[in-house]
Amino acid sequence: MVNVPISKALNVFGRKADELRQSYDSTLHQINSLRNNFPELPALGSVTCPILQAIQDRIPSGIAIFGQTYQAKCSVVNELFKETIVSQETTEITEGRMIRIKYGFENYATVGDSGSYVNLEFFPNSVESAYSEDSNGSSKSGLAKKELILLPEKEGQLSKIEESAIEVSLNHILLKDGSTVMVSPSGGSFGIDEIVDSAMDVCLPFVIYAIERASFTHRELEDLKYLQKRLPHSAVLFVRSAKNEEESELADQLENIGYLNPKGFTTKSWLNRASRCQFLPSFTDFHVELEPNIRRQARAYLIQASTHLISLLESCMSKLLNRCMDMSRDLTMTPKRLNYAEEQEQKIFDLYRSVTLENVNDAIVKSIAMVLEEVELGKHEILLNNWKKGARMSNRELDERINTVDQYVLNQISSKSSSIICNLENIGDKGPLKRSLELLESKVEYKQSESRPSVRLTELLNAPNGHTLAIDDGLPTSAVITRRFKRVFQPKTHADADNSATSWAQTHVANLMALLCPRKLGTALLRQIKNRLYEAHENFITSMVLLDQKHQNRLNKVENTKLRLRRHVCPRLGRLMLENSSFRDLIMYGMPKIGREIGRGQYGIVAQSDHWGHRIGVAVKSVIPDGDRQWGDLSLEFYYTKWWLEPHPHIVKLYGSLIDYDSYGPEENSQPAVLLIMERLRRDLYTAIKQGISYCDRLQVALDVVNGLRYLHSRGLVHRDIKLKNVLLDGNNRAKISDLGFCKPGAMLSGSVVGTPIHMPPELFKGAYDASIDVYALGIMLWYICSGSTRLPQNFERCSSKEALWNAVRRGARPEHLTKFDPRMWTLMQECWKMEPDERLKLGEIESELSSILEIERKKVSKNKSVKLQKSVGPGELVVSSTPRSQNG
Ligand SMILES: Nc1ncnc2c1ncn2[C@@H]1O[C@H](COP(=O)(O)OP(=O)(O)OP(=O)(O)O)[C@@H](O)[C@H]1O
Repeated sequence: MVNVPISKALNVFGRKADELRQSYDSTLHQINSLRNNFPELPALGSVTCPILQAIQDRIPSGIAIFGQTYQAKCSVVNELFKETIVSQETTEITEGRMIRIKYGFENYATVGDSGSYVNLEFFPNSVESAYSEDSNGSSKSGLAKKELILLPEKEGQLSKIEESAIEVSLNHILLKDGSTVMVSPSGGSFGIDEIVDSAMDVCLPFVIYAIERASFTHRELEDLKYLQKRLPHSAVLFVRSAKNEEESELADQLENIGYLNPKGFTTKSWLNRASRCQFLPSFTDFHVELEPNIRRQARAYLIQASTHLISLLESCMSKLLNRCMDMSRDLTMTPKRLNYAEEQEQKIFDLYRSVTLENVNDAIVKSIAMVLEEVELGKHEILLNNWKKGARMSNRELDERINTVDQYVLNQISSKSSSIICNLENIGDKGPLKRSLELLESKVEYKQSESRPSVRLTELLNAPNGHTLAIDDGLPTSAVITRRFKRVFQPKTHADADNSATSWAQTHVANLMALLCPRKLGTALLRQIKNRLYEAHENFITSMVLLDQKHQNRLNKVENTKLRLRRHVCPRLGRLMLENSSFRDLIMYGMPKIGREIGRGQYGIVAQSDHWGHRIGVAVKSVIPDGDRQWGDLSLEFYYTKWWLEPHPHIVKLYGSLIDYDSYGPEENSQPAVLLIMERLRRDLYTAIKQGISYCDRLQVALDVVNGLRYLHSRGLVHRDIKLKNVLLDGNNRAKISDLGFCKPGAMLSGSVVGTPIHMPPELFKGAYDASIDVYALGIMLWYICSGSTRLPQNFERCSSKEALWNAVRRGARPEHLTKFDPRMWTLMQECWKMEPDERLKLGEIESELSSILEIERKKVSKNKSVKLQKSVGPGELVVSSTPRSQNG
């Protein structure tokens, strides 16, 4: 039987690669369908793993033969097929063609550029004969020397690898599954990069390197370095094709270029696990060693490709989860921002509205005095056109000048009064309101004709400013009549004697000011201010209604997208992640040997295993998900624990996962089991309390749990099932939170009622809750920790059913006070299980209170110990050693 194991190894790789390709296709399909709505997802072209690419392009695996000489490579081919496929007279060939051997029904070869066709007359181990022991048909001749030699290049024309290659069709078992065998060309002008490119076009190569000489040339070493760079996870099988005793230099040279590390090989046959390289001193063990070698290389390829796929999925998942959290923030913050904007605007409006006539009068009186003083001091330059000293003015010109000065003065009074009024009403910093409005507006689209609240707000803020007062607004009726009379009956021309423009204006301003009536001016100004104020306020309200509507529509879409993410997208990607991760873990570490059962929960059985991969003593939780929903939940539990969270000292570590398809039962709807491999702890807190654990240790456990919870919450997750059995203790009674089965990002909480009855807070039944449900559950756990017993609180025990318990809890029933409780701990637990979630303590506060209580307890314990020791030893006696014993509470 020839080459069947090698063929099998290639076949297994092919099947695994198919699995991976399907996963990759599903992943790409998912991402493609999501990219429109989630442009932050990685662009599909960003997958840069050549192995994954080759697998996706359905490029079959193959064997690529490189080597020092053409003859050495040809010997490997013949040895591989156990037939003389290439003639033995290749010794002097320095310029040899690339040979590509593929499966075909007939045995023949075509030579690209020479166009020759060679009928191979031998009968190698054809598919049919491969399985029969008497398949010893021998070749009559192989490819002859003349066919193998590269034609000399035509002047100025470089020959192409493919064009000069020999394509061989062989009816051989080794090639049956589409595999290819490729022999690299020798000599010619081909670079190693070109050769590898061309090999990878037809196959994902497992590399064999044929050695003939006792050392590598510089060029050969460079080529080997390139191979290592191009196929970093590939392994190379070095085989010596001719007998040669000196070999130490080869090993040293390979070690120098990083192919081998100094340990792990003998001079006869070195196998180096670190770099997955092997050296065979002759063809004796070639067939025996080739098969495991191919398996090793195949494993490396699959690990590399699946790692890429996992990291692609991981990046999608984390982006989508972050998006989900952003959406959640958006959904809660936007209505708050809209309210805030409305309230703040109303405040400003109310403040301006409360301006009274008295306020305005005061402002006007002050402004008149200021203007008068400034004019007298010459601070104002009133521009009077064509003023010539001593020149004659027409009456029209005089009227124009009077009007100019009047209007100028009134404008000054108006603007000064406005700023006095604005200062009068302290409306505070308008920055946050403006920014909030701008943020709200930036999230929706506006047509040009639609009005924005931020613009309306500016109008409102400017309501007291920029009003125009007319002269009739400020003069008493008698003064108006006198002025008109004077103008009508004055002589038609007017000589402006000796006055300069400024002194004329000053005199005129003084006369005008004497006549102005502040109250009348104030009434006119206040009317204008209020008119504009009401108008701006109305406009603001209308623009807010529009903004509100726009956000309502937007938030509806956000809610739908979030729902889609929570219900479909994340569970689906999570499942792909779980499957791929399990695929890789299986290749890397295999199935664990399941030992004794150590625990059983509602969903899974936990058993111990002595080791898995390089980890000693692990716990294996096996769950058979029932339906898509449970698959989704389990996948997300896996994702949060393994990928979303960093390793934390107070959260149980998840090492990996496996999907056990063999657990399929005979029933039609049976499902595979998912195995979650975790660090193994000694016992859970329930058992520890039953077995007896000191009060100090129990307080330390509580502190550890708070610490773990703080981390979970800081990563946006809510545990939802904090209870004694989900807290695991190590050999030193330090605690870790386990079972993240109900754990969810706060942003994805749907309001479903989950958890363990006595730890469920009242708001859980309303369907709207947040991370503070963990604080409530912690409060109940603190009760057990302080009671030092696993007995139900009497107040709960009285309830005849789950429903009765929940009704009691909703009415305010909580665990009873026990006399042994430290008053501070009793207060602490009460603060945790308060009815109103907002009133419950924050984890940071709980942590500092617990630390302080624990410190005091520790001091008490050490004081008691030293008193006991002194009593037992007696004064003056020497204490040699004391073994601390655990104090059972
Ligand atoms: N890593 C571990 N090391 C040691 N024991 C463990 C480990 N994980 C779980 N156990 C034990 O197995 C029990 C059940 O495990 P777990 O709570 O994870 O299962 P479950 O089906 O999710 O339970 P639940 O009913 O709480 O949902 C635990 O109470 C604990 O005693």
